Amino acid sequence: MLLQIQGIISTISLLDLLDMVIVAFVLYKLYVMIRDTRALALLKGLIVLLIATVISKWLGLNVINWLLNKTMTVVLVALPIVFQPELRRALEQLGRGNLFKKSVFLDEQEQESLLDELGKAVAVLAKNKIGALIVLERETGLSDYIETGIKVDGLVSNEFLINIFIPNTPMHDGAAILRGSRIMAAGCLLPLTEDRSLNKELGTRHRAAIGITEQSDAAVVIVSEETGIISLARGGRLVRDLDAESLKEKIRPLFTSKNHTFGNFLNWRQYS
Ligand SMILES: Nc1ncnc2c1ncn2[C@@H]1O[C@H](COP(=O)(O)OP(=O)(O)OP(=O)(O)O)[C@@H](O)[C@H]1O
Repeated sequence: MLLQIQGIISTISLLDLLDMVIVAFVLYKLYVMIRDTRALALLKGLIVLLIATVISKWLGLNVINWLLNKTMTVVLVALPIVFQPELRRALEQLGRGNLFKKSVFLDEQEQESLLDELGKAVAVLAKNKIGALIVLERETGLSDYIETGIKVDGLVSNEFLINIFIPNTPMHDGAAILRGSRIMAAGCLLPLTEDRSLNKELGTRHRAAIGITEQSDAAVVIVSEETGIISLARGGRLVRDLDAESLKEKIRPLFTSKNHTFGNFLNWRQYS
């Protein structure tokens, strides 16, 4: 056995190693891209189906195996349709060369300061029932959405954020998009979710927040103008009735370098 392993190792050339590193890198990038999206749940389902197919063949359960094989074929054909947003995003990133861009990430102090400013702003906005939609960009680039708004590119502060959403000011309508500790743009237009199962009380502000999190790994903070309720959208889901502190607790893990050291190192968006 040991000799066999030694034999295999001795046949591995430098080129094979390079080959394996590239494949591992691409697979890792794919995982990062679909992590925290609904695509990951679909992928897990697919793996379960694959394992069931192998086991049924191994046990000689012919009818089940035939059914699973047919299901696999249908699923494989449906896959590009279901994964269409993720595939589009991957190809876009590849086209823009973002896949290999040098990156920077926020250190812990910058993260805490960002959370503090965000928390303070949201508390004031909620208390005064000022509607707000704040998108926190993560690894998926949101440049297309930034372009729909008014470019700002300023350091985040609670005063700045509050000012953006003061009613009847030019930028209050739409979403503010944050990249790292900078506000990139305000008044941005986001895609609305088509989820019909959502609470009918939720209007377009909340639907836009959920919509962008279905198409990216962004986290979105919403303050309701009607009720002052603070919510957080992520991965197509909405968590409601938060306060500034619980909001910060929910957001912190999404941005800590401990949680995403490798991902951040490779992916965190460049300030541009
Ligand atoms: N596609 C969109 N992209 C960005 N912002 C949007 C979008 N659609 C609506 N909004 C914002 O939401 C506001 C309208 O919110 P609406 O009252 O319909 O939603 P809501 O979810 O009920 O929110 P609220 O609880 O604050 O009333 C708009 O004035 C605009 O600022």
